[in-house]
Amino acid sequence: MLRFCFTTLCASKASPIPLSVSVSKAILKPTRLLFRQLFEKESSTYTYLLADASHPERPALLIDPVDKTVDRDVLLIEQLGLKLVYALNTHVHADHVTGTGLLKSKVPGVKSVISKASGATADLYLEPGDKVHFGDFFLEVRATPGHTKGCVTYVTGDAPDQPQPRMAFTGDAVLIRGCGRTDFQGGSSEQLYKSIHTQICTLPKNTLIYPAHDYRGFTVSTVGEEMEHNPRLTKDEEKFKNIMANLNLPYPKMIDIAVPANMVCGIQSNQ
Ligand SMILES: N[C@@H](CCC(=O)N[C@@H](CSS)C(=O)NCC(=O)O)C(=O)O
Ligand SMILES: [Fe+2]
Repeated sequence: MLRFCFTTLCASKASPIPLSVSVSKAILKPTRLLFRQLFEKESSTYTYLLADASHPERPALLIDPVDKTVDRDVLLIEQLGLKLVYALNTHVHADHVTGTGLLKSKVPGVKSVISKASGATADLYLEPGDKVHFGDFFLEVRATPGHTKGCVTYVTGDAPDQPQPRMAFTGDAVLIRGCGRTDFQGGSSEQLYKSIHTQICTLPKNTLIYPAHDYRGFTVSTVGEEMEHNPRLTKDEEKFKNIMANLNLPYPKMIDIAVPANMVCGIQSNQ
């Protein structure tokens, strides 16, 4: 299992912290997760900013930045006095160009990050079980293929000094009261059903769900709420596959531009 540290990338196993140390650390040093949910209206995409605001270097990461809103995000990061370390994608998006390449050109030292299974080019490649550290916090990587073959969900750490409730950044695997389509980019309704039920529904019910898109004005849900009210998650596998086979959605307008660009994290070549 790889452990990604915010200053250096160390490919070592995370050493287990004795419970007593973790607990006393949590009591003595209240770590502060800075969190912002940002929106890009043309593609209805959410970008998430997370940072350890208690750490002297205030390390930060962005999940699913969009090229069109990179300047807004960079300004916000500057205003909040944060040091952007990672620009992560949940998957190779089909409806907008990722901002990770532009961020690399505008903010020195930023590393682009995507799953190895995506097949895309980036600075760092993630595999299931990897941890992305920023200050005292970390995100765990869960493989949630089905919308695309390389989709991952990033979940805040499962440890006493990590934020509670946990937060799951589900990309397009689970949307609020919906889920990602499965009709292109190596999509598979069978795989998505399995991903959702084994990797997301097994999280604590109070885990907050933050998707990559919303088309109806929702901002956040929970695992428990989606298991009860999401019309696709409440169905058995056969019914789910039938729903997904009959969505009849038009292809995203930008698919022919976005997918090739996102396979190289936006504009990767000269950075
Ligand atoms: N209208 C948008 C594209 C809408 C779309 O297809 N959304 C995707 C996620 S972006 S790959 C999806 O999975 N939707 C599922 C659903 O049930 O709506 C555009 O043309 O950009
Ligand atoms: Fe997508």
